[in-house]
Amino acid sequence: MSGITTLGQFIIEKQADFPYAKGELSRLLRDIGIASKIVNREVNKAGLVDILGAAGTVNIQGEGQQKLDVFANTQFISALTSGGECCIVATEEEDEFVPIDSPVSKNAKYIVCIDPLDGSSNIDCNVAVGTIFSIYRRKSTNGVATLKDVLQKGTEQVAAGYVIYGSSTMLVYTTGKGVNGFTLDPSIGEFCLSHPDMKVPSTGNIYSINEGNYVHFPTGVKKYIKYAQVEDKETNRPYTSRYIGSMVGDIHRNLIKGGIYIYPTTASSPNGKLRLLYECNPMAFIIEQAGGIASDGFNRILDIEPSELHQRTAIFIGSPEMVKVAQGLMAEYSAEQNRDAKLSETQFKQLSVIGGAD
Ligand SMILES: O=P(O)(O)OC[C@H]1O[C@](O)(COP(=O)(O)O)[C@@H](O)[C@@H]1O
Ligand SMILES: [Mg+2]
Ligand SMILES: [Mg+2]
Repeated sequence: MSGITTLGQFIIEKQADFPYAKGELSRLLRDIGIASKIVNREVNKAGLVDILGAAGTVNIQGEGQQKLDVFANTQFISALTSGGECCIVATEEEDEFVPIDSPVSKNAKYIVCIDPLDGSSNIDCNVAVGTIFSIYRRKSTNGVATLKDVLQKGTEQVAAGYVIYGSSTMLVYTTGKGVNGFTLDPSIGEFCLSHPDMKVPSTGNIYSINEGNYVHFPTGVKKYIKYAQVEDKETNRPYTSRYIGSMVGDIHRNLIKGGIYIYPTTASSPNGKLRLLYECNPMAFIIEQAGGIASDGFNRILDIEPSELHQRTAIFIGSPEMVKVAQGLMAEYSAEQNRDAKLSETQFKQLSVIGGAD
């Protein structure tokens, strides 16, 4: 087979990098690859089968589940169950973590955190959607794995990746030794190495943020948007705005072209919208491995200590030079913003004393 390297071949090849490896992680990545091909098949013919629209159910995030959210969730859980290398699945679409109860999985050492279908708001209008996954080794050594095994910092990830179901379908992943991208060749049903050793450009001219929430953004983010829109040839500004509304799609584009994706805290999402365990940690691991930066505006995403399964965080991720500028503005204006918040609080209290608060 001249010239092509399939995902399966590549994984086995790279297994040599881990002298103690027995193939469990390779098989787990294989299982994720299989489930994503099944999801890809449904995404590709979405308009022809009963997979578009709402499922009529609501997940713990209070979001209406799309039929494809539920379908993808079922496919990944069943592939991970029959594969036998995973003892717990933590997924956006289940309130609690899912213990994988198959005879082989009980002693499995891996935990999978997954966003089965990312970009749900784009499913019905044929815009790129994705799957995001993160893999940890369980901490507890015997007995049934617990929530403690799931709530690990992003620095503990042994692998992370995403699948983008776009004009072509790609799987991009890292095991901490660089980032590689594979394109699905439907004619042979195999993911084939198409983007070896991916590196995010140190800077770029794309910024991705939902400006519709502008009024609710922290001052530092408002200042960054203004910074991006200023005319300055030397720094390649004004930048161009690109926002797909699928985290996988926006970050994949910026990984290839250079750029920054920001989903900050807003009035309606004071802790941010995106989930730490199965959206931000895996994307942060990939982007850092590709030479980029990922923070919550102040701290490294991978250093955040998780305390809840569906915990949210703000995220600033992408080309290092662009994220550094955004972080600088967040630091500069957060003090001012806190002072203003305090001030209006004091004023409010004073007003309520003299009866003028309403
Ligand atoms: O519509 P908004 O508020 O801009 O949010 C879009 C963001 O929400 C998400 O759709 C959340 O992910 P899910 O679709 O998996 O819930 C991201 O993919 C996307 O970047
Ligand atoms: Mg998502
Ligand atoms: Mg999702």
